[in-house]
Amino acid sequence: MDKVAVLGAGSWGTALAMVLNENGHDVRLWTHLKEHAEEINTTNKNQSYLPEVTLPSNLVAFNDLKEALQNVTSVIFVLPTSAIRDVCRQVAKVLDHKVTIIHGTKGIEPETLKRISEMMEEELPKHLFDEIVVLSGPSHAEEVSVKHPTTVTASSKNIKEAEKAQDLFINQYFRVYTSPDMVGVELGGSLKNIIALGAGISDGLGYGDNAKAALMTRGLAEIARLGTTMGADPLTFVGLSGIGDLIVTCTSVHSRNWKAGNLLAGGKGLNDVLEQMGMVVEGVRTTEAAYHLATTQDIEMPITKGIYKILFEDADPKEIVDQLMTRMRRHEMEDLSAILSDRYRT
Ligand SMILES: NC(=O)C1=CN([C@@H]2O[C@H](COP(=O)(O)OP(=O)(O)OC[C@H]3O[C@@H](n4cnc5c(N)ncnc54)[C@H](O)[C@@H]3O)[C@@H](O)[C@H]2O)C=CC1
Ligand SMILES: O=C(CO)COP(=O)(O)O
Repeated sequence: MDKVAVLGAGSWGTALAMVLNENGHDVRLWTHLKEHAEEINTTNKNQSYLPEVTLPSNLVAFNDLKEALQNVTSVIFVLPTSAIRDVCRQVAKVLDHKVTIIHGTKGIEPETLKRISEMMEEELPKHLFDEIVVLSGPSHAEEVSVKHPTTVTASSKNIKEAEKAQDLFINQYFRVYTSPDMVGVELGGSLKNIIALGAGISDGLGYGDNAKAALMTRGLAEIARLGTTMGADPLTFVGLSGIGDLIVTCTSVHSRNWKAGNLLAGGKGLNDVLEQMGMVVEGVRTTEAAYHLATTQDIEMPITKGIYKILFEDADPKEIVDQLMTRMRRHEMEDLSAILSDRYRT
């Protein structure tokens, strides 16, 4: 049995804490809000983020970070991208021993265009960890928390660290694979959120399954083009953290990104949509980051650029779809095989 801290008591942090609790670990679920910790400890409920679920009574929430981190062997960061740097700085001040560091966050920082593990490496002193692990894959919190079969991938520059994460989390309903392709696993999980916003928009416009399949397939080609340019193995994008997560996020009723896209297509403004959601919609900031990466690195990403225009330039979603459909004619195989060639490799 390990002593483990989960930082972030939103829907995903809570669901992962439940998996660890099920596996017999001593889990400390940290939230930056005092009243949130009190709610969890007194009611065994996380009403704002996972209202349907009753939490195990031995799953304890903490508001004091130093206390939560005392004697833990692993720390799992499950926060919005926008909170990662701040919480890493707080951890750096109070953590006094080496641990396994794992994160479950899916995003790219728009200001720096960095992945989550790169941000964490900048903020956490090197003596506190070996190599960071990312846990990513098709895994909605609402389903994991009721023990529906789920598969994810753990990846790290040091495969031994990824295997430690696999050992911590794996059980009969939560199957964990490992991969050495940290760049691909982080990017697949982040970039699929852009396409899920698009899927929500497409469904909101009343388009059908053909349109959504097209978005997902051509979206995956964009993800693989950008990912390969950034150093990922193109094969990762046909794995769990690539196409697996793309499928679940574009088609599930649980997806926050799909829901946000759907509301946007209904004519709501971005700020109103985000306020109504009440949970993080990572695809919005990731679209900003991917748009800048595609522009500066001259990578063809027409769907991402279209979604950027809808989100930030008030473009009419239907006009964007018309533009995508009337682009220059292409040879599909030529386009796809370019991803596997040297063209996009750095
Ligand atoms: N919800 C899901 O099913 C899944 C989510 N993820 C990823 O996990 C990450 C977290 O997502 P969710 O749990 O869904 O988010 P959420 O919106 O449900 O919860 C976010 C949590 O972070 C806390 N928080 C926000 N700002 C903070 C700050 N500055 N300092 C400390 N805590 C702060 C909030 O109070 C809340 O407890 C995201 O990157 C998301 O893409 C990944 C897989 C599944
Ligand atoms: O990453 C997820 C599922 O794997 C969660 O996606 P949403 O943030 O769109 O709900």
